[in-house]
Amino acid sequence: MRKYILSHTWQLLKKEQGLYRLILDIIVMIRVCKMFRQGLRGFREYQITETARRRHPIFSFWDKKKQGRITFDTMDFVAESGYFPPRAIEIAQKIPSWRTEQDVQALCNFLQVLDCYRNYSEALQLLLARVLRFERFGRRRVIIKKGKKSSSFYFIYLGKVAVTQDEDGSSAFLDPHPMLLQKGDCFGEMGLLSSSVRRATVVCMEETEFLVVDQDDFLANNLDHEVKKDAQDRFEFFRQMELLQSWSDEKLWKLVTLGKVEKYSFGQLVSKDIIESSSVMFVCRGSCEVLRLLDLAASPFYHKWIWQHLELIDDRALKTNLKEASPVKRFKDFQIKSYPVQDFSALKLLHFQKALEQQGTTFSKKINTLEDSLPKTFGPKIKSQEPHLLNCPMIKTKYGDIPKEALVGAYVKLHTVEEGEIIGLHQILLPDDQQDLRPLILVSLGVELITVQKEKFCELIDCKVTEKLSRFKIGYPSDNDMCQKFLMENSWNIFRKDLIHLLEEPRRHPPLPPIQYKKKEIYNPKSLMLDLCNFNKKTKPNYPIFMAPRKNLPPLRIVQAIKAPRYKIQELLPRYKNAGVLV
Ligand SMILES: Nc1ncnc2c1ncn2[C@@H]1O[C@@H]2COP(=O)(O)O[C@H]2[C@H]1O
Repeated sequence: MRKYILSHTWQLLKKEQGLYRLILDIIVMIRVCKMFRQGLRGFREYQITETARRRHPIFSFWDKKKQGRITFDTMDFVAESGYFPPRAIEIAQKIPSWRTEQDVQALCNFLQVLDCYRNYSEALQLLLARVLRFERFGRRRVIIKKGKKSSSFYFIYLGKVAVTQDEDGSSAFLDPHPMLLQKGDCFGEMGLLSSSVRRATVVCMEETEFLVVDQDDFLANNLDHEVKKDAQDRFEFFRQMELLQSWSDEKLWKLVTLGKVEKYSFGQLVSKDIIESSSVMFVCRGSCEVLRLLDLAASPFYHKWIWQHLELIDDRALKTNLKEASPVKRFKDFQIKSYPVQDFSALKLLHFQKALEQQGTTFSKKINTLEDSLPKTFGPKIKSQEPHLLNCPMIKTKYGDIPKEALVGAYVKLHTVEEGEIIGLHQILLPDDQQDLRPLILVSLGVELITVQKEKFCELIDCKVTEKLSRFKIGYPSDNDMCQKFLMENSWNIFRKDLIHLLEEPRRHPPLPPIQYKKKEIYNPKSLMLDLCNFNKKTKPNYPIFMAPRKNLPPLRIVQAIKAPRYKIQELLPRYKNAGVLV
C-alpha cells in the first residue's frame, strides 16, 4: 500500500513538474537574491571585532589566472570594536611611495565605512588611499586653530570632534549643544584647496582617530587634478539641466561649490522627510523612490471597509451580496495591476491629469474637500457598528470606533525620481499655507545625489528659473485616494488568491512547504499581514526573536496586506463549486 502511494505521488509530481518546477526555481532564486542583497548591504558596515588572542583562520587558494595564492586573513580585519584595524594602520603609516597597489586597494576597502570618503569618485578614493596617514588624539586636543594657517584635511574614523569659534576650543566643553562632527564626517577642506586661514577651531571631545591628507602629498600625487575633474563633471551635469539653461557659467560654478556629493546604496534611507529637509537634491546617477507612510485608520474608506468585513466574522450567509454586481463584473472591476508593494506612481499621474483639468483648484484645497466625504461606491454613511459583536479593545477615532488591532499603516510608493530630476523644489515657490506638508520618505535604489542647501539655492534663483519652477506644480494624490487604491488592490489580491485556490486542485505534497506562521495572530510582524479573521479567537502571544528598539520603528504597525472575513467564493461563482476545475 505504502509503495503504491509513493509511486502514485511520484507520478503526480512528475506530471506537474514543468511549470511547477520553474515556479519553484524562480521563488528560490528570488529568495537567494534577496538574502544576497541584504547580506551585501550589511557587509559595508561589517567589521570583525574578535579579540586578537583567538586563533584566526586564514582562507587561501591558488589563483590559476594570476598564478599566485590569494589569501584572506581574518586578522587583517580584527580590531577592537570601532577602532581602525591594525593592518590598515600599518598601511596608513607607510609613506605614500612605499605603498603597493594592494595596500592602496586594501586601505580603500577599509575606508568604505566612512560616508564622506565613499562619496568621492572611485579614482579619487584610490588617490586618497595612497596619501592618507593615520592619527589618534585624546580628549581636548586641538586639531585646527581658528585664524591659523595649516594645510591638512581630516576624515574622522572614530570618536567625536567639536567645531568652535574660540581659539582653544574650550567653549565646546561648556556648551550644552556643541556643533559636533563624528565618524564618517570630514573637515578642514580650506587647508587643502587654498592657503587661507582656518574658519573655525576643531577640538577632540573624546579619543578620536583620524585619516589625514597633507597638502604637500595632495599636490604631489595630483589629487587636485582629480578634484577639479570631479567639479568639472558636476558643472557639466548642471549645464545640461533644462531648469538652469539661462544661468551663466559663473553662476553654475557657484552652485558646484555649494553642492555636496552623496552616495546611497540600494535600500538606504536618504531622507526621513523630504518636506522637512533643508536641502535641494539633484539626482546625478541612479534613482530613488518617494514613499509615504499611510495611516489607514485616518481615512473613512478604511473604517467602512473594516466594518463591512467584520460584519462577516460569524460566517453569515450570503444575502446582501446577491444585490451586488455579478462576479464577472466584479472580477473585471478588479482587473487592475497588482504589485507586491503598493506602487501608486500611476495614481500620481492620474491625479496630475485631473488637477490640470480642473485648473485653478490648488492641491491643498482638494485634500480638504475629500477629507469628510465618503466614496459613493461605499454608500452615504458608515453603518453603525455593534461593538458587542467583537470582543476586543476599541479605539475612538474621527470616523467612529475601530478595533485597536486594526490601527495599521502601509508604505506606498508615490514616485520614482530618475537621473536628472530634482527633489525638494516643487513647492519652493508656494506660500506656506498652500504647501502639502505631509511627510514623504526618500529611499535609494542606488543613487548619487548633489545636495545644496535650500536657502543658498533660493538666493541664486532668478526670474527665468522662477517661471520654470511655477510649471513644476506636481501634487501627490491625497491620503484618501491612496487608501482607496490600497484597499482595492488588497481586495483584488484576496479575490485572486481565492479564485486560484478554487480553480486549482489542492496540492497534497508540496516539495517546498511555505513558511508557516502562527495562525492565530491578528498581526504578524514577519509577513506584515493583518488577519481580521482571527478576531474573537483566542490568540497566543507571539514573541519575535528580534525586535528593533521602539524608537527606530515607524509609529504604526506596518502591513503589506490585510486578510479579512469574506463570502465564500463558491457562492460568488456557483458554477465552480468544486476545487480543481482547471486541472
Ligand atoms: N558650521 C560648520 N559646520 C561644519 N563644519 C564646519 C563649520 N564651520 C567650519 N567647519 C569645519 O571646520 C574647519 C575649520 O578649518 P577650515 O576652515 O579649513 O574648514 C572648516 C570646516 O571643515
